[in-house]
Amino acid sequence: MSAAGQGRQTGLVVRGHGRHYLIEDHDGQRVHCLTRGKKSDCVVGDRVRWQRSSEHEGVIESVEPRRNLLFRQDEWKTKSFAANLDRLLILVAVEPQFSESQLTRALIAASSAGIEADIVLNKTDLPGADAARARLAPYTAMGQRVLELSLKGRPEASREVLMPLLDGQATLVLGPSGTGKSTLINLLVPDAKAQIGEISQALNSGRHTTTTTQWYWMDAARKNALIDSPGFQEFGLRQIAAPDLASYMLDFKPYLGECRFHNCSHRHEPGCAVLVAVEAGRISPSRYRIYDELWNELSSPPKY
Ligand SMILES: Nc1nc2c(ncn2[C@@H]2O[C@H](COP(=O)(O)OP(=O)(O)OP(=O)(O)O)[C@@H](O)[C@H]2O)c(=O)[nH]1
Ligand SMILES: [Zn+2]
Repeated sequence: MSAAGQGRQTGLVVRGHGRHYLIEDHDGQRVHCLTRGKKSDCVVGDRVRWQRSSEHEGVIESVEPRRNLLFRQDEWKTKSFAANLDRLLILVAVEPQFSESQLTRALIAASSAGIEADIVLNKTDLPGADAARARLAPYTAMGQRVLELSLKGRPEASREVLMPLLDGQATLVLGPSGTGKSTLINLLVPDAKAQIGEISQALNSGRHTTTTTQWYWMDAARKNALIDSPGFQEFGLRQIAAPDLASYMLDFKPYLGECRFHNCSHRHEPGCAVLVAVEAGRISPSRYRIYDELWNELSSPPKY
């Protein structure tokens, strides 16, 4: 090892808080690290090179190249969820009623980042389950996997549905407030509270769990990970150019390349195969409306 590389090791970012990060080394030891300089440009899931600066602290020297990065981008800022993910679980519930626009945005962000995503419908024990299923029917029809759970009503059955998907993976769980994210984490990560406690203490960040992204190991062997991310209001997709949108939508994909114009926006052009599919009911009206809204949003200049 060169002199400059001495003492440098790789680690996994398991939590971030401003410029403060908690890094886990190969043995599972966790060390509080700062980034060099003012910029805090690493995110949970990053592999980093770091160096010990004192017994309990270290400095992050560099971030290893990422396999992927899931993020959202509004007019002003980019918000990263996590890096190097194997899977995204989008948790929705029978109640509170989910926003189809937010669901579609999450799916598009995952697709554009090259991350496999599954929809999970929770609280199927509630009377509105059939209505929720009906709202998700276009997703199932387009080949999107939709898992059904009752995390509270049937925890063991829910665990059996989830475990085969999560094995050996780093899975980010996204979902609006009240859908059962904490219930899911607590079911699959029996010592979740202890992991949060240990981390909060190390970062001296208090007991809050909802304001930062958190990496949990589901097993002692540290093979399966769940990543919990704080809730959000807006899911901006400014990272995507409007003409690319359709290529990230499973139900639009079969028709791409079939339109009369190669640069068809699928909004008003004659000979548009997407519009024909909408007319024929092969693309659902709600999905098409969301596409149209997103197109307008992504092609308008930022508001000042
Ligand atoms: N009926 C029913 N209720 C459930 C189920 N799973 C969770 N809940 C309830 O839904 C409520 C919200 O669950 P949480 O796990 O706290 O949801 P969360 O997504 O973590 O919500 P925030 O903490 O607000 O982000 C709680 O009262 C749970 O007991 C389920 O399968 N069926
Ligand atoms: Zn078209």
